[in-house]
Amino acid sequence: MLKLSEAPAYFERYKDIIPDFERFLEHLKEPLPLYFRLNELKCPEPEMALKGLARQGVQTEPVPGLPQFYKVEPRDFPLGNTEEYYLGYIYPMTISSALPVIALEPEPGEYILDMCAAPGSKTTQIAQAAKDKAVIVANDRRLDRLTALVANLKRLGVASAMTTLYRGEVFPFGVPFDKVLVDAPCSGEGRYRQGYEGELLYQKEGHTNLPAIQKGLLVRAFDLVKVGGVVVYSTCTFNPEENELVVDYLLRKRQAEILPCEYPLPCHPGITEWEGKILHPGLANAARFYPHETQSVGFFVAKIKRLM
Ligand SMILES: C[S@@+](CC[C@H](N)C(=O)[O-])C[C@H]1O[C@@H](n2cnc3c(N)ncnc32)[C@H](O)[C@@H]1O
Repeated sequence: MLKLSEAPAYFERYKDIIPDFERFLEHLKEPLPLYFRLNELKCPEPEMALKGLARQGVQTEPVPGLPQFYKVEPRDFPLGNTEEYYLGYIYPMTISSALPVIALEPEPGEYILDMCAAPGSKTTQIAQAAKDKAVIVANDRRLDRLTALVANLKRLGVASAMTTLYRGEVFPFGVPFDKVLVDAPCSGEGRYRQGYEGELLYQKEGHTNLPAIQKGLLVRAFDLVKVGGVVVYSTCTFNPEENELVVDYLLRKRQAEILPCEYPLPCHPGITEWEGKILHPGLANAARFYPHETQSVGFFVAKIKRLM
């Protein structure tokens, strides 16, 4: 567990890659703003939900560049207790969490695998983007989390998703998917900030080999997507060993390229060198997002095209 006072020492190894490092450290002391995504599958008229929330004293402000997202004041308002939440009109989620699905660009009619899907913020965002007309397989290895995912699909009125319970590394389907999202289990460093102490899952002593798990998931995802299809790999950590080095591993094993992508939040290119190791130059097309620049959680996103 990391105390706030230990953060400067913990994040020191990133001081050359995190821009404006001192401001980053200061920003960790600020609590995370509260946002929600408006779910058009259940709530065709945004005004209906926004007026309902306003009656309960909630101020909402649209997020520029992210059409269905709203910032909420006060930031500690219990959105989960509202009728709007219960009816599936809103899904509380942070704005950087929207980025992997923006990279995925889901379309109606596509076969899409969400390999690490629970509790479903991105599955439900995929369904919404594809107007509930894609075929979505939402997978997770944990039954308790899959239960929450099923409840969220029901609450948000998603009819286009089925759920499966597999370790992603051995996901069995023989049908090639058009797109696969790997929102990988990770050390969660990007979520660290005041009020979230203890949320760092990263085991400095190396009890859990997250990069090994992440490499297994990404390679399997790549083999499940059709030639010309797309895999989006994302994490909420700054750690290059869980980000660029995982994608670098894939690029050396398979015929793939990283596609450039436009995002509505400020970002930086993926790194192409880490601790003396030269990485694939295409990693510059991946994107790094930092909390002090996005007012959100730190994220890494790579959009990968299968070439052969
Ligand atoms: C970052 S969370 C996913 C969040 C989810 N995509 C969302 O937007 O709500 C990572 C998920 O990966 C699942 N997971 C961990 N190891 C896995 C594995 N080997 N195969 C499939 N899922 C796994 C965890 O249970 C967890 O739900």
